[in-house]
Amino acid sequence: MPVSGDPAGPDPSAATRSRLVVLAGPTAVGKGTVAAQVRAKRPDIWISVSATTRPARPGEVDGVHYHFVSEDEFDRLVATDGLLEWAVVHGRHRYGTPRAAVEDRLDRGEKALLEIDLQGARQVRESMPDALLCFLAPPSMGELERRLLGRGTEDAEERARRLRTAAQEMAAEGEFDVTIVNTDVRTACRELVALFEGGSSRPAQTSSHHRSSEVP
Ligand SMILES: Nc1ncnc2c1ncn2[C@@H]1O[C@H](COP(=O)(O)OP(=O)(O)OP(=O)(O)O)[C@@H](O)[C@H]1O
Ligand SMILES: Nc1nc2c(ncn2[C@@H]2O[C@H](COP(=O)(O)O)[C@@H](O)[C@H]2O)c(=O)[nH]1
Repeated sequence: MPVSGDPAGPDPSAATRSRLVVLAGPTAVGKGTVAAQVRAKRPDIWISVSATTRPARPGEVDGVHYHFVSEDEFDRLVATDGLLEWAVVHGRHRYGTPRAAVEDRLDRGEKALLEIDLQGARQVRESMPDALLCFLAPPSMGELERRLLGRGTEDAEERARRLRTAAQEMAAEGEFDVTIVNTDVRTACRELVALFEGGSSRPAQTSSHHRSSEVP
């Protein structure tokens, strides 16, 4: 499974390492939908492909949506420090961000986005304190439940499990630098893209906490 960085090496013309943007938020808030919109609208923004031990859903393509790996392969990635962060999500499967690909993109000064869970975002905060953490929030908990049900990819037991995790995740919003409320996908996408426009050098600090209407 090719989860390493680009063998071409860093682009010497890229003067500064860029700042990683991390998108996290509760289940079914629309992280994947917003990330897909970013992918469609802004091919210059690279989105990490995670490794996971979860089986592929119908329509998911290995290497595109995820690197679908065995438990042994995931163990190997962890043991070789090949993951920037990883977590057991919703108490079931393991998910992690291949480290080398992210480091390559940042070294080249490229725009790089991770779409991960809260545990992973906290690990990135520890290992890359200058990363910009963005919390994607639902307009309401009722709407979150409707989206989870409407997606139709989880059975009742799994939906209940995910909603329990979601309640904990919602309580962590204050740990993030920025909140974007995903009422409308196009608006959320625009607000997320705007986070990359603040320059590519390492900022001194971003600790302010915005709701979506205040996002720069
Ligand atoms: N702004 C929106 N308005 C209405 N529906 C939305 C919006 N954003 C996403 N959705 C819908 O909500 C459902 C969940 O979205 P999505 O799968 O992108 O969530 P997610 O945060 O990636 O979930 P998970 O963390 O469980 O993988 C999908 O059916 C999607 O079409
Ligand atoms: N900590 C990480 N979390 C990740 C990563 N890739 C995805 N995720 C999160 O997992 C859940 C469930 O995803 P699903 O595809 O099974 O619905 C979701 O919240 C993702 O954000 C990762 O590399 N690290």
